Amino acid sequence: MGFTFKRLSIPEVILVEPKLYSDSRGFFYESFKESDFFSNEITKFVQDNVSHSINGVIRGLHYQINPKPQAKLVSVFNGKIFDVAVDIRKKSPTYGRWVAEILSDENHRSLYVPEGFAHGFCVMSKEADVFYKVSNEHSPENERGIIWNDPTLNIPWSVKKPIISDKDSKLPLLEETENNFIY
Ligand SMILES: Cc1cn([C@H]2C[C@H](O)[C@@H](COP(=O)(O)OP(=O)(O)O[C@H]3O[C@H](C)C(=O)[C@H](O)[C@H]3O)O2)c(=O)[nH]c1=O
Repeated sequence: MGFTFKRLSIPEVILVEPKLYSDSRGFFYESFKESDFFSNEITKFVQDNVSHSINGVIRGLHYQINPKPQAKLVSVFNGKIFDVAVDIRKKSPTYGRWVAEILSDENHRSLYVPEGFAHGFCVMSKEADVFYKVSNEHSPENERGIIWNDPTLNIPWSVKKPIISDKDSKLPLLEETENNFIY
């Protein structure tokens, strides 16, 4: 098996560690393999995304509601991010709780964020190139979000002056959002 999967304190969120092959040229690792990923729990990924961000950027907290929810497999190929997943499934015992991991081009880790979670990250390095697979295609009409600094979430972004999109600066609090994730 080329990967190790570590379930976090919200067990549906999984930290993925690849097997790295280093030699005098550099390194190689498999970043994804359907047959290895969570056996029957893998959601089929249908789209790949790339975003480039400078230091201090916060993107998120974003999600898509049913019928186009998105599970995400988030990886960083340049730089370092603080990557956050928030449980927004109404009847979940961990509703409103979040988990976070540092993903970087040094630790080569990926974070699996299931459907029913909001996702966001901040850039800790000079810049960051984030690559992520999603389990449903982009659906603007089903896009929703939560404001990055929601006091009930109290996420320690550790960014002094965050660089946020105009759209993200207007996102609602979790308590103001409506979503159709039950479990
Ligand atoms: C997400 C997406 C966006 N776009 C277009 C729409 C906008 O014209 C432009 C930038 O979109 P946005 O500002 O929503 O990009 P991010 O702020 O990086 O959004 C992402 O950031 C957080 C971290 C996420 O988890 C989501 O995957 C995603 O919402 O790309 C597309 O054409 N396809 C897409 O799948």
